[in-house]
Amino acid sequence: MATVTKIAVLGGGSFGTAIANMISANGHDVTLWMRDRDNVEQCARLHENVNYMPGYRLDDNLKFSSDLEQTLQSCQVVFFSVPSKAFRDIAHQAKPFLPPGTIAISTAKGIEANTFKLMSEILEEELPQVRVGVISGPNLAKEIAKKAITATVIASDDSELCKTVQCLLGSRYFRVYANRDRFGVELAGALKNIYAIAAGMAAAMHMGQNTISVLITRSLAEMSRFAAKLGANPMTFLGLSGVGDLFVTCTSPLSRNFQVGYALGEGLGLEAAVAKVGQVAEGINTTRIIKEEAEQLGIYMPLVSALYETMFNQRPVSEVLSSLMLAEQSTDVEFFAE
Ligand SMILES: NC(=O)C1=CN([C@@H]2O[C@H](COP(=O)(O)OP(=O)(O)OC[C@H]3O[C@@H](n4cnc5c(N)ncnc54)[C@H](O)[C@@H]3O)[C@@H](O)[C@H]2O)C=CC1
Ligand SMILES: O=C(CO)COP(=O)(O)O
Repeated sequence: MATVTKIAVLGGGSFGTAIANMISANGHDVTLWMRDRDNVEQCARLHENVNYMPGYRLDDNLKFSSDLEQTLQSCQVVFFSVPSKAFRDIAHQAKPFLPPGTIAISTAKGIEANTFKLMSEILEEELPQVRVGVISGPNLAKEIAKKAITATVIASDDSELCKTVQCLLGSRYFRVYANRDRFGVELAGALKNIYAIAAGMAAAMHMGQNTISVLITRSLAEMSRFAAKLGANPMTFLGLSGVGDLFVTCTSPLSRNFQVGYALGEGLGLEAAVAKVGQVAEGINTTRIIKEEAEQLGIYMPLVSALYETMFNQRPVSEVLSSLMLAEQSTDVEFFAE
């Protein structure tokens, strides 16, 4: 394992706070960087991130900063925990301060609009000097804060990087599995957010467990089909970062994507639903991006199309559901093809 004496976590939202705190509690020197100076001052004074993780007592040794250069100075490992919209900009800003060989890990579950790049691909483009990995899995930040037994996946073909991240994050309640299918792990993390919005809508409309079950199962088939066509290992989708994360995000009211879907299901418009949740819900943009990509590539994604119609074209849910249920069915039994 690489010798690690200093770590940075960029992004002071729910997940960045949880990651930084776990690493600090494991005895490492960690700085949590956030852009807002007032937040830094408040976190340092209260040892609590009141805006994103109220009630979560942060480790006494965790440091906070809004100075990117100072935060990154002499760091061997950097976690990028900002939403996908801000990701390239932050990676670009970090570039001058990261020497060759620095380990850079993305925790963001989104896709860049217009380029269809995953966050690790953005890291490779913006920071060609670093070693890249991705963390993804069923990791609700608020449950991590409660020390609920949790597992995640570190995805990279760099075994030493995986070992380093396992050592930094692993604990009695947090286990880190390694996977070489970085593309599949990362794509799964972005895709499942789409279906969590649909699951939130179904929950708000009291649709019952048969419906939730069919939604989760067909979502898994749809996302695996899409990812396999793009080169991911379909087996990845049977693991923590696939069905594991899909399940948690489609069933937990703690998920912000689920919450946006729930608000939509209660009858709010998209803008009002997003405002009500007040934190990032990556699935909204991802729905738009995947719909476009699937159409270009000719990949059958009926659930994505249905959600797109209700979210962006205000098509009534009842109409969309009828078209889904009454669509012509194939009698061929093919992998992922039902
Ligand atoms: N919260 C969770 O349970 C998990 C979230 N994730 C992923 O981690 C990423 C971050 O999510 P959260 O921390 O939950 O989001 P959040 O909404 O809780 O916080 C986002 C943070 O990013 C900061 N930010 C936004 N734009 C910025 C910019 N331009 N420059 C600097 N900082 C900026 C915000 O100020 C805020 O501190 C997302 O892609 C999400 O999908 C992954 C696993 C679990
Ligand atoms: O990715 C997550 C859990 O693994 C968090 O989901 P949300 O972004 O929907 O809150």
